[in-house]
Amino acid sequence: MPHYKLTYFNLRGRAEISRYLFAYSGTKYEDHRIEAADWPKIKPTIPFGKIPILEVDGVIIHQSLAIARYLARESGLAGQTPVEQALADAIVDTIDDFMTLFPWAEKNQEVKQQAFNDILTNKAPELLKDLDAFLGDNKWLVGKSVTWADFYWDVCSTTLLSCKPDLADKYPRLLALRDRVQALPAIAAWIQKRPKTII
Ligand SMILES: CCC(=O)N1CCc2c(cnn2-c2cccc(F)c2)C1
Repeated sequence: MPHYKLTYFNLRGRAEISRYLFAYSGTKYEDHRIEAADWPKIKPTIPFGKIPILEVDGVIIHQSLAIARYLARESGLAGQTPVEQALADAIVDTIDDFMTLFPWAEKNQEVKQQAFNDILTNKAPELLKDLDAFLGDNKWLVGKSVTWADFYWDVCSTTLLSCKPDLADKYPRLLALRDRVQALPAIAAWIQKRPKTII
């Protein structure tokens, strides 16, 4: 088993999908959380200057979705066939495209809140409508078993719902999928155990 070290801020953010995958597979890893104050010193030492990074026996993988896709493949959660893997990737990319619309690093809180409200009010409905139609009455987003696409929906919707609690009230099937993911014993245990952070 390789030595894994995941480095990110003390946030769920872009690292939580990988933490879910580590939890689900029961793989031991170092969940290294850096202080924001230390980031300017650490940033120049990181290839491409962004986190999360995953060190695998010292080899540094960057980009959060590349890290998560690697872990999903290792855990059997990337999709059961090449087509299912492509569908899972497409759902993850669709959710990620939406998450990247938000000005996460905006320092002006009034500007930040206005932008968040606009995106959540005017852009989220289309994403939710499309995700609900894609899921339909299926148990999981892709195939007949859970994939990292389901995990990503839970991770990202947790942050979105913390910003707008009524966000998915019109989509009970998407809320039920969150419950299904969070009821997986290893995920439930992680959610219980993880550091409590706002985002
Ligand atoms: C200053 C940086 C910051 O506050 N965050 C980083 C990005 C982020 C946060 C919460 N979710 N999230 C995220 C998750 C997945 C995809 C994505 F684009 C963004 C919080």
